[in-house]
Amino acid sequence: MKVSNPFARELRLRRMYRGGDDGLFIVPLDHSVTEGPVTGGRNLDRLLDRLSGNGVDAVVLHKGSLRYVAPERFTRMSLIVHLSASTVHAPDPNAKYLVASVEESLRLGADAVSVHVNIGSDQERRQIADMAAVADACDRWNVPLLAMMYPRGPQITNPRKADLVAHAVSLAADLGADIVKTVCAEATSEMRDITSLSPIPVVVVGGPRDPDADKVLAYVDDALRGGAAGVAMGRNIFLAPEPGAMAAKVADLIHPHRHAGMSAVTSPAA
Ligand SMILES: O=C(CO)COP(=O)(O)O
Ligand SMILES: N[C@@H](CC=O)C(=O)O
Repeated sequence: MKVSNPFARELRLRRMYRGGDDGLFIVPLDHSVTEGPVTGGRNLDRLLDRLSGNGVDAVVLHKGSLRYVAPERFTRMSLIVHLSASTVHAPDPNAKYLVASVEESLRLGADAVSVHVNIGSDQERRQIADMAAVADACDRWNVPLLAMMYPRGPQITNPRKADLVAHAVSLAADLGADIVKTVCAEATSEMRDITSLSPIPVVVVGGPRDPDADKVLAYVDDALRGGAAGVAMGRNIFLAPEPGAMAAKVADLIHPHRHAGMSAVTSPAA
């Protein structure tokens, strides 16, 4: 059942679905806080320019990155400001904490915000409480919330177990997220069960870089067959030799009719 959002929240959500369908292609670039510089030495603004012209619906950035990119990159893409952080050098890298607020993100031009929760981590309690507080602020300011939910922690041996993925999805919905991003369950049939029960769209992560583009595309196709609304794919896009070309291939899977309108407009017979 679709919730009835206030006008402003619905407007921001609908702007994100730029493909004219229910698909969502997000390229997260928040890795630079977690792991350090990750765009392979490429200029961030130039990378965004390539992404926006190749079917990407939204990108995830940290607040400071916005000082180094041109506003025109977001005339064809939505901006999701990421509120959570930790680094791989921390005693507990799974201990995410907030480094930005909803109000701050709105002031910076955000169309939506995202929060990261590691379910099963030692600091799970704080992360879930932080997400609940952000969800409250999103309600007050009519800002869509993307929940990044990862089963990660000392007891988590297989994060792709269906029950863990299902729990990550239901937790995000229960706390008021509009969209949830999580790992893909091991079996397509399991993923289909999870997505069919979810009241909110589920997008899946891209995961570690795979140099075999065909395998990446097969993963996306499998996730879509499992009912995922799309992907939030970072490393397999921005570390590709040609990020724009790779984005276009993924966008063609998520938005299979994305060229239809263009041919209708551009073909001389039209
Ligand atoms: O959403 C994500 C990072 O925030 C997923 O990134 P990857 O596709 O690199 O796993
Ligand atoms: N947000 C995720 C992936 C990007 O870095 C994390 O922090 O693990």
